Amino acid sequence: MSSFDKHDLSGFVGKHLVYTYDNGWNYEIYVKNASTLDYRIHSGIVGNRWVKDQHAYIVRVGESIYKISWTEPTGTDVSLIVNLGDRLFHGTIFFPRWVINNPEKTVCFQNDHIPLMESYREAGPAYPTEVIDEFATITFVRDCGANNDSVIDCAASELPENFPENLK
Ligand SMILES: C=Cc1ccc(O)c(OC)c1
Repeated sequence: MSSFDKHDLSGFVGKHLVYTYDNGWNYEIYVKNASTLDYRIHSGIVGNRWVKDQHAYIVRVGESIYKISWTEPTGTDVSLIVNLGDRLFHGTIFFPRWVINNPEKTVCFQNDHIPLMESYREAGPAYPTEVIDEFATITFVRDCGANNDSVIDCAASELPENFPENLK
């Protein structure tokens, strides 16, 4: 028995979040609709990578707690918990070995290079997987509505110096 409707994602779809992992990595996500996200990586081993229209599994697991999971063309698997009420976030990233060995190969606007990423995934090595399991602090949240392609439309390196304050 729960007091919320687990099928109601209306409190989550459209959210634009910036967050910093406890290991210092800075990430940004836009929940585009109930099964799609856009994201941009500001820093970390794959800083400046950005992706639009990643298919994802998004579920509500608490009054204001959501879980997002997906697998990428690179073979990287990700599962995130977004706790909006506490501005708390937890991410688990499962990196194939080839990404850890050569992270720069994935730093691009991935949508322009999907077959290349799939060829890297196929070439491997996949194993041993590197698991990154980290808490993060949500530093910025706003509502942008669903299916808004202007939220994430360039690399982090192309953003104004005062991002994300310039959005307020
Ligand atoms: C590997 C992609 C990846 C990893 C962690 C994240 O928080 C994320 O958010 C959009 C994306």
